[in-house]
Amino acid sequence: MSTYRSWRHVFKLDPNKPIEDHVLEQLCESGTDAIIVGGTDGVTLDNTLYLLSRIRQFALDCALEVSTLEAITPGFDYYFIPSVLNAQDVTWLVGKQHEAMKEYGDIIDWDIVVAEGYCVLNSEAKVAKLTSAKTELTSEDVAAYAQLADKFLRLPVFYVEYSGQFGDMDTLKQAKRQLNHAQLFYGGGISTAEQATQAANYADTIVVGNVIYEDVKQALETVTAVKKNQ
Ligand SMILES: CC(C)=CCC/C(C)=C/CC/C(C)=C/CC/C(C)=C/CC/C(C)=C/CC/C(C)=C/CC/C(C)=C/COP(=O)(O)OP(=O)(O)O
Ligand SMILES: O=P(O)(O)OC[C@@H](O)CO
Ligand SMILES: [Mg+2]
Repeated sequence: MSTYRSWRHVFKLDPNKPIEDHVLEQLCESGTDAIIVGGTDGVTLDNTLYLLSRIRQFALDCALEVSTLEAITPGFDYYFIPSVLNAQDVTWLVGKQHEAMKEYGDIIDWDIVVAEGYCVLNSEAKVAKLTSAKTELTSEDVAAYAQLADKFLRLPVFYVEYSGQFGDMDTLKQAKRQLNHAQLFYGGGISTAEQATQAANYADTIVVGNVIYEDVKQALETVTAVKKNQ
């Protein structure tokens, strides 16, 4: 297992979406650093276990990004726990996490749990609607969330999330400037090599999701784009 801190490119696979064996093989053998398993809705223990068992045929890191308590299962290298910093519904800031502490607090292996401070910026994304995220933010607002995550909360990961839409690269750049310790994840609408290169210019780790299900060839090109500059 490599440390997640070295990841430059990851694919995010949604347990709620079917994926053919040959596509999964191409993704896992593409040279990407890891697979994150996660989605906003329709994630169950069954579809999570099914996807995990298929990914485990390949030798790469695999993390579960927890969006529901029912889908937590042993067997992942890491457990990423989102907290939506700009959620207006506190359930998604600390509510679910508090519930989880009551259930799992005493048995958690903290070495493989990674807290992510999300800043959700596409108002049309499912995650924005679910969490009632305040998405009308300036780049200064986002930079302040980055500072909050890095300096005040000391979170290991700050995640600029534009799920479904390619975001504003200047906003990403401003966020990066505030981070001394936190790893900057960027995800949202990366569907070309050029977009992958742009986002990887500022983000430590880029996350490629939906394009996998729309055009796998383009998804694979995002790996080459990031890896060729390493
Ligand atoms: C037994 C064992 C192995 C124990 C391990 C211990 C462990 C890991 C315990 C859990 C600890 C803990 C604190 C858990 C928290 C649980 C929880 C439910 C937290 C809430 C997380 C949260 C804020 C979810 C909101 C949604 C969200 C941010 C999801 C992230 C993924 C995301 C944005 C995906 C993109 O969405 P997608 O579905 O792809 O959207 P589209 O379809 O529109 O593309
Ligand atoms: O699905 P896309 O838009 O690529 O976004 C990736 C990821 O940030 C979603 O949580
Ligand atoms: Mg998605």
